[in-house]
Amino acid sequence: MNTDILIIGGGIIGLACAVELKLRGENVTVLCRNFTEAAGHAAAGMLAPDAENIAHEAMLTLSKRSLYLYPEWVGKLEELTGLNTGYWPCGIVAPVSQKPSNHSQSPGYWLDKATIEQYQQGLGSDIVGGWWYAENGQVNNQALIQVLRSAAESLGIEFQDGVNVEAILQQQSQIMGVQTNKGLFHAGHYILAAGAWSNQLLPLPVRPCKGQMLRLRVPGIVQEIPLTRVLYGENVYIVPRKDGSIIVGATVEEVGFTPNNTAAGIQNLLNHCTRLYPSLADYSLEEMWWGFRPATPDELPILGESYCQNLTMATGHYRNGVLLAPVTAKLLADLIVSQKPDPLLSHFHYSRFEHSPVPNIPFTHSANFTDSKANNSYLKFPEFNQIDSELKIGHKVFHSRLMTGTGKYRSMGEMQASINASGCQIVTVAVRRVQTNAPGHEGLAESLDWGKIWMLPNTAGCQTAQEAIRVARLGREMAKLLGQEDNNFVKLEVIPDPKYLLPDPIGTLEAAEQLVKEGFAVLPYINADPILAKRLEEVGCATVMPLAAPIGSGQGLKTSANIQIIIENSKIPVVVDAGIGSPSEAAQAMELGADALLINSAIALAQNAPAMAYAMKLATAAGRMAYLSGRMPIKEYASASSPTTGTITSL
Ligand SMILES: Cc1cc2nc3c(=O)[nH]c(=O)nc-3n(C[C@H](O)[C@H](O)[C@H](O)COP(=O)(O)OP(=O)(O)OC[C@H]3O[C@@H](n4cnc5c(N)ncnc54)[C@H](O)[C@@H]3O)c2cc1C
Ligand SMILES: CC(=O)[C@@H](O)[C@H](O)COP(=O)(O)O
Repeated sequence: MNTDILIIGGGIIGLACAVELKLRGENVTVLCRNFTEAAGHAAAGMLAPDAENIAHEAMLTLSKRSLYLYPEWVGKLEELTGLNTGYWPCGIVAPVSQKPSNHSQSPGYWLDKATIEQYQQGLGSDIVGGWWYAENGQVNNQALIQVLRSAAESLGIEFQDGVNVEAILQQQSQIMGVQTNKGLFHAGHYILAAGAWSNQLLPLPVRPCKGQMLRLRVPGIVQEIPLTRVLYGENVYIVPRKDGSIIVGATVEEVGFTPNNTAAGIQNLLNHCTRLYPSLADYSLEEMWWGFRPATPDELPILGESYCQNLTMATGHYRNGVLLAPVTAKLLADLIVSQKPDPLLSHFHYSRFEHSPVPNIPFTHSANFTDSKANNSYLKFPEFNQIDSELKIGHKVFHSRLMTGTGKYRSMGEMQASINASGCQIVTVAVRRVQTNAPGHEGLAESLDWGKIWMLPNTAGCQTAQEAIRVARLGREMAKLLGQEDNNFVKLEVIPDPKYLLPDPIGTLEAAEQLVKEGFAVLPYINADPILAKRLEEVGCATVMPLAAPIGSGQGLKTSANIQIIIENSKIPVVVDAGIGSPSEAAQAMELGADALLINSAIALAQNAPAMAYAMKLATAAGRMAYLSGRMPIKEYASASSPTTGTITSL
């Protein structure tokens, strides 16, 4: 799909940019993984550059400019949509419980105890005075984000919710496209506005900072809303809306993307807000929620140019993204459409983090799956070998997309060298064979470094569901004994047929259901049957592992049509297992869109097993990269590679 400007992220920032760019004549598409998860819904909507005590000069200028843009900006949006944003320049009172020593530093007006009571009756008894910020105010951010989305839709902006950008494809300082769960998208220009999740796409030092919030309601018997100004306390803020609801926020928690409200978080908010304004204790508690602020190390946003000519940054707005939306949209539209970079942008350039380590946060994709000299330096934008996301199976994340086995090698040394050369991080081990010290498996458990390699115990040799369940439990114990306490993986094989080694679909489903209930991450080996694959996904399997051809046959990708259907429909990783005979077949399976491969015989039985392991590693990576890059369409006729216009004709 082609569009002029493609925006990754449909929160307040992505939408504000989309609307501004569209109004300046650009064709805009917004891709959003999940509209409801945007921090824009979770915020309090304070427009508070003064109350927030912003010390950084450029940030204060940016915030003030945005605040002054607000009335006209929301006016335009309201006119476009006929909807109300709840913009309310109500002023902010910031009560304090200790008198400050120096009044001249503050941008606000000092109110003594008697005066602050006139501004706001009913404050807690420990309040000794406070500041009045007449120019600060609020917007109903939940209304605003909906208004922005309606405005975008009424202007003809394509807003695609449920589209997850999985990788940004880059070539020589140009973004070539984005890989998503709905295919490839291309545009002339791209904007990264993925909020707290930006670090999953590019190695930016943006991390989530969780905030919990709650809503109270003024009792019906109270005639007039008792609060008409935002109260910005020392540990809590109280934001009254015109409809009688009262927003209370917010915790500031460094817990990664841990979801949900907690008893401690809500208790903290309730304690502080009832201390600041005691009558709130009688108000009804209507709702609680949480969100993730996109935080940066210096708490300033990342705006403007990037390392790629056609990628603009609009992320890291931390506590002030609602406030900064209009100015972000304006400055970035000036930059992209009119090529007029505002000098202010230089303070928010990505390069200030050149030497900052990228935060290691839960669910981060470091975008590197090869053994290349991965460098976490922020400036190193992903090159070809770094555009992929990691492979996530169950609770584990892997860089390598090739899994191998341990059987059929001529010696233990050859096996060790091959596993090493394959770069794999997952090795499957037949529990029964190890337990019985079957030929070729003596001392196997001790021969690999299980500190580096994740064991995938398999139930090879089991003919029924019951046997497989029993062996899976043994496998879990085996992994524990080898130091992998949290290893709950099992490669489920239920194979009653000794000639073709084809798995029993009914027994596999039955065993999978039981093992999932027991807390296993189940990776079932199956025939390439799309319906079975779906059923296994529905019962909670961690992957599906359809066969390319019978185990050990080396026949190659015989089941590609069905594997393609499985890939198309699967929400869990699809690992093509068994029958791959050569690197070209491995690449072919990855080009189809498989998430990973399991290859054993083709490596172990090659004349030079370690060299073949290395070839398989390269083929797996090449196939994956080709898949991410988008193959050219096949054409019926030739089409000249060099331009056909401007050729010299003979007179
Ligand atoms: C509790 C709380 C209170 C706050 N209070 C205020 C306040 O009073 N005033 C203020 O100015 N600011 C406030 N903020 C901050 C403000 O909400 C944020 O700075 C702002 O919403 C960030 O906007 P954004 O568009 O960058 O990110 P978000 O609003 O988080 O939107 C990002 C969007 O990108 C999508 N996305 C992410 N990754 C991908 C991907 N790979 N592919 C496709 N889509 C993707 C997400 O699904 C999401 O919808 C608060 C924030 C919180 C959490
Ligand atoms: C080791 C293992 O689990 C094999 O059963 C797997 O199915 C790989 O098959 P190939 O040996 O054909 O690669």
